[in-house]
Amino acid sequence: MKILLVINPISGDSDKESLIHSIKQRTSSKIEIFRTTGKDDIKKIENLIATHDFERVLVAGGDGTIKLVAEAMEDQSLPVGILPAGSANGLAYDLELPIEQEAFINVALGDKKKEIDAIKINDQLCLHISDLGLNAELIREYEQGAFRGKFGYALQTIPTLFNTEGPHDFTIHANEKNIHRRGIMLAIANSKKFGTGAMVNASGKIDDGVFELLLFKKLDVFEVLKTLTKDAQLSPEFLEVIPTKKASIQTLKKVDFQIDGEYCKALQHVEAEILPKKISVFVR
Ligand SMILES: Nc1ncnc2c1ncn2[C@@H]1O[C@H](COP(=O)(O)OP(=O)(O)OP(=O)(O)O)[C@@H](O)[C@H]1O
Repeated sequence: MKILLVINPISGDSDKESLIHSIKQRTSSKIEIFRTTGKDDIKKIENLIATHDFERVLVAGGDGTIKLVAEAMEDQSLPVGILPAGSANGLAYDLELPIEQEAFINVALGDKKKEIDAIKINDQLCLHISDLGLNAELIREYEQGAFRGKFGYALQTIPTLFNTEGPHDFTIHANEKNIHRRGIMLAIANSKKFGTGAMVNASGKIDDGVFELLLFKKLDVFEVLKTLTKDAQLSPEFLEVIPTKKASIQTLKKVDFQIDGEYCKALQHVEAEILPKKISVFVR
């Protein structure tokens, strides 16, 4: 049997060649390596999967790389071994994968699997968290900036906070109700935590057939600091949580939008629907 290893050469700041070397030392399976280029990767991975007999796919990158592999497997699903090698690795964090290289390779090459949900958002897949507003603004600035990795995000945070375009007006249709809300950000969450580790959706489960809409009403430094603690009880004045399987969101003006850390252009309308147990990932 063969393994497909998808590597994003530019993600994070880890040494991918030493990673490849370690993987080869730990398996006797034949490994086909695909290095992403940032252009037509989904189509190329889709073709590779259709023309080979792979037993699993390993992904070395961040959430954006896992997302594009998931999209390439819409017709033919293989179990995914995550090798956290991005700037933030939100999904790996949420699945409590080990952070040490040797340990996460063992998990990715192991047998224990878990089926996780995905969210279909407009015409894309979201495995981790998507949002409209402040965080998407930050990601837009980061992608245009000169520095990648955690330092790049840190560098963009202050100017983004000062120049933010919010608050925004959201009309949400979910659970057979229409509600109007004003906030700095509306997240669509499959996961409990942001890639930074911030716990914003403590009751969310990645395999329960439900996602959460998280409405952040205002910027509150004290509440933001609480998200860094383990069992953060966030004030309803700061965060409103709406669990649902399907939602339609309309904004008054165009709002910056991101899915799994990938900036998508600003828009006014989002349709989201849960896809229960969409992909299978190796866990410890
Ligand atoms: N060779 C490449 N050159 C430029 N961009 C690439 C390349 N390969 C993949 N990409 C882009 O990298 C993005 C995915 O990066 P990913 O989120 O996995 O890593 P990351 O380190 O978390 O990224 P970021 O630094 O943007 O947060 C996708 O937008 C993809 O198109």
